[in-house]
Amino acid sequence: MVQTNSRSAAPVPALPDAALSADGLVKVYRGGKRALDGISLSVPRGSFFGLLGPNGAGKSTFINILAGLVLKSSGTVRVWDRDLDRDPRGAKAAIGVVPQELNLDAFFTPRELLDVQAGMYGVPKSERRTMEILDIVGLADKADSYARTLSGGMRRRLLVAKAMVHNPPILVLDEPTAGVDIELRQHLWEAIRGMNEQGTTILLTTHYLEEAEQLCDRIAIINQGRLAALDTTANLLKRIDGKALLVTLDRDLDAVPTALIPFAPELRAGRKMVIRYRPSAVPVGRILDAITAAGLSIADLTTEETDLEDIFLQLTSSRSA
Ligand SMILES: Nc1ncnc2c1ncn2[C@@H]1O[C@H](COP(=O)(O)OP(=O)(O)OP(=O)(O)O)[C@@H](O)[C@H]1O
Repeated sequence: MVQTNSRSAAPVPALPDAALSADGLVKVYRGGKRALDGISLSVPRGSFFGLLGPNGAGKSTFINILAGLVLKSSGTVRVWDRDLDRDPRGAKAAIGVVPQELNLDAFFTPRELLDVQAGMYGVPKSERRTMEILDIVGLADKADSYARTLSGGMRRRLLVAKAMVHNPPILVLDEPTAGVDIELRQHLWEAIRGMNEQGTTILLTTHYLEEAEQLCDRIAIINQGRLAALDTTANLLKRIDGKALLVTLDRDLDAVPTALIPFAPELRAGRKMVIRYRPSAVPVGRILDAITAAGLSIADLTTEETDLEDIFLQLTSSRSA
């Protein structure tokens, strides 16, 4: 699709609505492992998109196909509106991939590494933004230190910088914070959030569900090579109609009182009882009345909302697989 710029009348390519899209994507590895079993999804331009799933779900396979590191078996992939089969170079130019492993040449400095990478992507010297990029990831003061002297978190940020040298509109991060301590994780996220605010589409896989819940505006959950859920983070969190009521009682219980059996409470040490319920079906007042009817007094009471972890477990447990 081409729009016309009214002032210069030069054609300006319209920005795609979807930064990335996959349709019926299948990957069968040699030996027969079906790592992706027909994934169709679309990552809106400008989004902060989380790709979640248990170990072996197919996340890295998906990302590596996008990055041109693994060949798909069938299906189509479009990166920034470029078909991966018809225009692999165009697709590659639109994407920056931060790999899982810290594969940096220890005897280069960050400045040298970015220059080499820019050369590989054919970025002319006049258009290189080496120092600007190092500044974005908070490594400007380390521009001339050898990579081997950098901490794990700094190396991770250097990999992000490396993925940005050709100024791709899409940044893909595979488990970027694995093994990075909390403070450095915060630094990394600040840098990536900043890039997203400037318009870069972010696709990330992470094992930290809390991190995904805080950062991502959309989430896809894959399980055994199939899409188990795809929605905005807010909708996903709304999806499970479930709460837990944590009650501390005034005395110990050996058995669940008859009046409470319909609510299937779980008795815990310390006079605690947990009742899981669906707010749309069971008003909390009915549970409290039943507790009183059982002759019990409540010493303390809290409720817990569902979080992404509950949803993830429900969608990826062996029962639903
Ligand atoms: N090169 C390969 N040859 C054969 N099987 C493979 C290969 N790479 C991955 N697999 C298998 O494909 C499945 C998906 O693996 P993949 O690495 O994509 O999952 P993942 O979701 O990224 O898992 P993790 O979180 O553990 O990295 C797994 O069963 C894995 O063992």
